[in-house]
Amino acid sequence: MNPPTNGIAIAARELRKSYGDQTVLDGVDLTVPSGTVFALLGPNGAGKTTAVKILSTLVAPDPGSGQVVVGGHDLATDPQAARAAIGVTGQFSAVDGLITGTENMLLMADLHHLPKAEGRRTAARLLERFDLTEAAGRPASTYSGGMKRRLDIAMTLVGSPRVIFLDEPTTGLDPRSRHDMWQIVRELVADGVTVFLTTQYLEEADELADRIAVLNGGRIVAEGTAEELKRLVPGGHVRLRFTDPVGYRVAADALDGAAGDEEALTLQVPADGSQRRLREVLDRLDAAGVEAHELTVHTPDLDDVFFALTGGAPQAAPTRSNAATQPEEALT
Ligand SMILES: Nc1ncnc2c1ncn2[C@@H]1O[C@H](COP(=O)(O)OP(=O)(O)OP(=O)(O)O)[C@@H](O)[C@H]1O
Repeated sequence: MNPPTNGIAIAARELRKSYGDQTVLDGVDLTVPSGTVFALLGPNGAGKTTAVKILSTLVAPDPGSGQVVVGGHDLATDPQAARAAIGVTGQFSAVDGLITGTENMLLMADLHHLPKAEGRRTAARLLERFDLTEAAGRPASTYSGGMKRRLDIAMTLVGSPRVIFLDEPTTGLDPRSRHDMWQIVRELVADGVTVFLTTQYLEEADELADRIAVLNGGRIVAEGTAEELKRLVPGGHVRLRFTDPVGYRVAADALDGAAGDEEALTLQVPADGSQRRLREVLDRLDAAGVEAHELTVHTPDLDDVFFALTGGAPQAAPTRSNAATQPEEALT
């Protein structure tokens, strides 16, 4: 297995893919350094799975696309070698529910041409690692969603891939299983594996990813670390709640630029999270002789980024009327 060249595990230029009239990927550039976690974030239908399918050789890009190199191998000229370097799990699970966990693992070992004894050893080691030893003799159809995902990843690891694609690895999992999966990803990376994951969960990208790219309308609309992305949007504000309409109105007059919700008696004042800005807001309230019942400081999070860049909430319809301006260029 060739190591990725120049410390880059995945490099794709101008990825394009259309289905009929529908342009799914409209010139997407991706660069993922080896041994890092890269998260591709986007609303439903943004093209995340299509990108994974192309990068993992399951689907061919359109002829106008540029070069794609995965694990040091050009997909156009050496797809077999690329395939040997990668593992894919996710929405298209390889788990066969009719056979046991062990049998699924041994099938994988056969596919990778491991000698019988080595296959058995590898299967047992990975089942143990993913806490599946007890369930190993049961048909996989009896496993919980989290166990199936773990088995799927264990099966992928039989081939010792250096680059792993995880397509929405935690969709549908309960919080406990989601955290287990995050731990698995961290361990993979600690072993030097590169992880390319797609997700609709901003928290997941924030937790795991070294770099995040936001895919919307077939293009990468922003890319950077979670911190860099958060700096792109002015999501910070101070939220004030009042107990009576008079206090609410006095405060609304005193605080220019505050967005109000008269029914909830709340005001949202733009703020950058600094002490100075907070003092300014409080001074104005003092000067107006009004006191808020509750005050919370909100710093921008990836939700704000997502709203601003895609015009919709994660897991919501991709088109919403409150779309904000998109930045002209992605961070690099
Ligand atoms: N084989 C195909 N034939 C026709 N259209 C397709 C095909 N595969 C995907 N599409 C379309 O391409 C668009 C992007 O799909 P894709 O599955 O890549 O999105 P996604 O970002 O992974 O979405 P989700 O989060 O819902 O999985 C969708 O509108 C989908 O209907």
